[in-house]
Amino acid sequence: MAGRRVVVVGTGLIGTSIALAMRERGAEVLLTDRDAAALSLAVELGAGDPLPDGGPGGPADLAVLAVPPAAVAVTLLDAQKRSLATAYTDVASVKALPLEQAAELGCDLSVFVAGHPLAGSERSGPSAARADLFLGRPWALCAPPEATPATVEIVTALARGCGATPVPVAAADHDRAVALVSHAPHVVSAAVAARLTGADDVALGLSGQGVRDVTRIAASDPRLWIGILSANAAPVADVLEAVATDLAVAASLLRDGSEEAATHVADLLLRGNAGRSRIPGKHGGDQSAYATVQVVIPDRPGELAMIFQAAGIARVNIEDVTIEHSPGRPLGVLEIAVVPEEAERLAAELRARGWSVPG
Ligand SMILES: NC(=O)C1=CN([C@@H]2O[C@H](COP(=O)(O)OP(=O)(O)OC[C@H]3O[C@@H](n4cnc5c(N)ncnc54)[C@H](O)[C@@H]3O)[C@@H](O)[C@H]2O)C=CC1
Ligand SMILES: O=C(O)C(=O)Cc1ccc(O)cc1
Repeated sequence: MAGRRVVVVGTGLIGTSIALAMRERGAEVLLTDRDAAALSLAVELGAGDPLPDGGPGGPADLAVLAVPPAAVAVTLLDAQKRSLATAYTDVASVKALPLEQAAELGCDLSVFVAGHPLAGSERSGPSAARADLFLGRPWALCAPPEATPATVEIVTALARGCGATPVPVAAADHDRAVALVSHAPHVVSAAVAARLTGADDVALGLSGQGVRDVTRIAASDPRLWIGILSANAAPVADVLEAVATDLAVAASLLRDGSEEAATHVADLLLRGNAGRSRIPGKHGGDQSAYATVQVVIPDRPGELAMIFQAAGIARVNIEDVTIEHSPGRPLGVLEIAVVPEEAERLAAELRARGWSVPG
């Protein structure tokens, strides 16, 4: 995207992250947001310059509409009336309804390819933006039948320029897929977190990593999420009903208390293991294809850097890392995912340098 001019409408988390990534790739970026504070923070963060009131002074190469799903169609119509760009895309988490609304409003869909980067955060606004947010992540692209090849090309270049992998998909298929992997999990996370509103200090004090993992996305902006869920209501409801059935059966089996009932609960846990192992890891690969090397690490400055350096010396490529903290103790467990052939070499190198590598 070097040398291209890009307008970003909506300088929140996603718009500002895209703008930062485009700036790094040498694009000229013009920003606009109806919230003056969000716009000025994005400008201050180096995401681009404010779009002049009179427009970009000739259509830009691409306008990215990074606004909530319900605002996509009207924002597209307005942008096209102002001739902001020669091609347009959005980033909304739902695809079919905004496309339908844009067609009803009479938008020119030959220059629009709908998009959705599958990366984000529970935080909103430009302050949470990062240029590397989309690295290695999928970016769904839903081209309406009338979209021109040039429009598909520039929107694909945007996704690639942000370091993401473009995934062409039909809007309805996209919406069913994200109901399963994003939208329903969001509601389940909120339902678990909602139980904590009545929790006493003893329960809260015993919170571990599990409840933090399950409820992380429950910290998201409810205004954004009610818009996402309502725009994808039927597919999300289908998944939630299936989850609710599993939960109701598990509750009744636990009340039953018999050994046989416990084996049925175990079936759900095993299905959970099987489902979780199907989530692709880094670069879309099979997560279970990696071996994990566990290292006990003292909580002190420079420790991680030294471990990573030791892996480099052993010529081991780190595929992924997670850190489990021991609450109240100055220790943690670093889990390093590597290809299985390299696990023993890494473990030996770390042990030789004095780290505790169990197993
Ligand atoms: N939050 C996330 O993790 C992800 C969000 N998305 C999608 O990205 C879009 C933006 O979400 P975020 O950046 O998270 O939200 P955000 O709340 O951080 O930013 C949205 C921005 O759009 C502005 N805005 C709203 N209506 C506008 C309008 N009509 N004209 C100009 N600006 C307008 C708001 O003032 C705000 O600054 C949504 O469609 C969302 O579904 C996609 C992937 C991940
Ligand atoms: O925070 C996370 O892990 C997310 O999954 C963020 C997210 C939110 C909305 C999307 O449409 C896509 C990604």
